[in-house]
Amino acid sequence: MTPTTKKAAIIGGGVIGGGWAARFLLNGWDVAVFDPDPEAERKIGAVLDRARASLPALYDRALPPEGALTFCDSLVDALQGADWVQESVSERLELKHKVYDQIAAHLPEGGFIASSTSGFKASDLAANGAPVVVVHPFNPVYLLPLAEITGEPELRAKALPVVQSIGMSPLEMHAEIDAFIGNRFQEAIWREALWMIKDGIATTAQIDDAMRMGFGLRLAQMGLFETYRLAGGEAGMASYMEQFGPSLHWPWSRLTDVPDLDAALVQAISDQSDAQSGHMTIARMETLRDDNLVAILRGLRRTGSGAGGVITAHEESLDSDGEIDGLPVTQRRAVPVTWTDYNGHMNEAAYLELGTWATDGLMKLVGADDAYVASGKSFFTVDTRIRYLGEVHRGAVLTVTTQVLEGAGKKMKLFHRILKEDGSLAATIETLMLHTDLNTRRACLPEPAVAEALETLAAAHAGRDAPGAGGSVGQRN
Ligand SMILES: CC(=O)CC(=O)SCCNC(=O)CCNC(=O)[C@H](O)C(C)(C)COP(=O)(O)OP(=O)(O)OC[C@H]1O[C@@H](n2cnc3c(N)ncnc32)[C@H](O)[C@@H]1OP(=O)(O)O
Ligand SMILES: NC(=O)C1=CN([C@@H]2O[C@H](COP(=O)(O)OP(=O)(O)OC[C@H]3O[C@@H](n4cnc5c(N)ncnc54)[C@H](OP(=O)(O)O)[C@@H]3O)[C@@H](O)[C@H]2O)C=CC1
Repeated sequence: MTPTTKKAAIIGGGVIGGGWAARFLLNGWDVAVFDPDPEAERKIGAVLDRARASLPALYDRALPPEGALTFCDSLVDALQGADWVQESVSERLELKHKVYDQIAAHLPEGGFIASSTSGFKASDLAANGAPVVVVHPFNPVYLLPLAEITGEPELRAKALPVVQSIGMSPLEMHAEIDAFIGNRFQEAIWREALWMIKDGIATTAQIDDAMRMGFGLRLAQMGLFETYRLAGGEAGMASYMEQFGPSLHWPWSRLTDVPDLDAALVQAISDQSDAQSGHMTIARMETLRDDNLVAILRGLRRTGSGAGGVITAHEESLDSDGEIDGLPVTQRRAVPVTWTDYNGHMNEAAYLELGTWATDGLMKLVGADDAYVASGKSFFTVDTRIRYLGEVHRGAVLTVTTQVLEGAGKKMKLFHRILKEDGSLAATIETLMLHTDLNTRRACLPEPAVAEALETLAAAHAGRDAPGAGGSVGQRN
């Protein structure tokens, strides 16, 4: 463990504790787990595999090197040297109190416990005097950024930056309510769904379709109020409320009523659920869920909407990339499943995409950054040759170094080397760019600062070997 590596103690390693463990580990923290369940190690291993296959794929930059995972035989061992304690034991108040009593005796000065509880108030959790703050995540913890934080203000203030540093979006709540905000909504929806089945109105499959084919797609990007604002048209929110306000008094929903979960209702729901999804294993559904979440979240990244903005902000906080063999590292990232194809490896188009990100990295390095582009100057690609040298598979971390072969006048010729984790070459990309005026759309000279930075790099890289550069298609070396 390096001196700067932080350590999280995960107390309770089930669905949620496993998700926390994965999120901390993949963000470079060491993690110690305590869970008396003899199956905990196997279960967390499965969660971690899923997290490794999905979380890095959200980012266009590699996450920090994974931390070390240990399983402890005692709670005290797990707490040793911990900078963060996340309690995720089963949702029983007396169990949580018992666990807090044990933890509190071993907390350092100023230390506290973060609880994953789905519904208990922080003040109820802290009733015996242990310093507890609610940090309520959503499953899968390693992909969904929301963490609802409630409790004493000074504990909330301590928890917030840590949660943010592992790529989550803390939602600080000042009011104390059971089940916080997210679960209050989920329960409202759940009640309506139960009534619709009990009343024979809809099946489990119809209810799921009503969400995923319709309003569910809107909620992930704009939430409720922005969505309704648009529903009001140009007249906006007030108009929406005027138009749909009266329906609140019509019997559209049965929200105040709770159906009795008698044996017949439970049987009807589980039969329908089996008919709907019984052909898939839980593990298969979890993989599907994660792949879909990655695709949706990556879509949201493009506009910065909803959870997409959290990912870009976290990515910007990750370490810059440094140098390899005297060449700047212009990209380092994991290969997402969407980059692979029917041959089971990274598709040719993805190499070009990686190359364009590396070119962007080089442009930033010489000062041709977002502000420069906004000022009306940029580089356009006019020619590219890619040599595919070694197969790459999902999850591999690729590093791109960039050599400036030419950097004078309007022209910038780059040679990207795409390296695998063992240092071998996966591909090279040689690309010619012309500096362009974005108003006239014609080639022109760069601004002096950019020209100078480019010439300096070109001079520093001059005389180095660049195997395969300058060749034609089909020429091996
Ligand atoms: C970072 C990114 O933005 C990456 C991208 O995705 S870019 C998108 C894909 N690329 C494009 O759309 C570019 C399409 N091309 C163009 O728009 C135009 O070629 C351009 C605006 C870049 C330049 O047009 P122009 O102003 O008429 O330049 P032009 O006078 O023809 O050429 C300037 C110089 O480059 C050279 N050049 C132009 N195209 C070239 C090519 N394909 N190969 C080699 N040299 C070339 C010319 O010979 C000329 O050289 P000299 O100054 O030594 O005589
Ligand atoms: N599931 C979900 O979607 C969400 C759950 N939560 C909350 O997270 C918490 C955990 O839930 P979840 O992960 O689903 O539950 P799980 O049942 O999957 O995991 C709880 C784990 O805690 C273990 N455990 C029990 N007693 C102790 C103890 N004294 N010390 C250490 N570990 C212990 C259990 O072991 P054993 O099985 O042997 O008893 C089990 O492995 C709950 O508070 C829940 O409300 C929050 C957000 C979402």
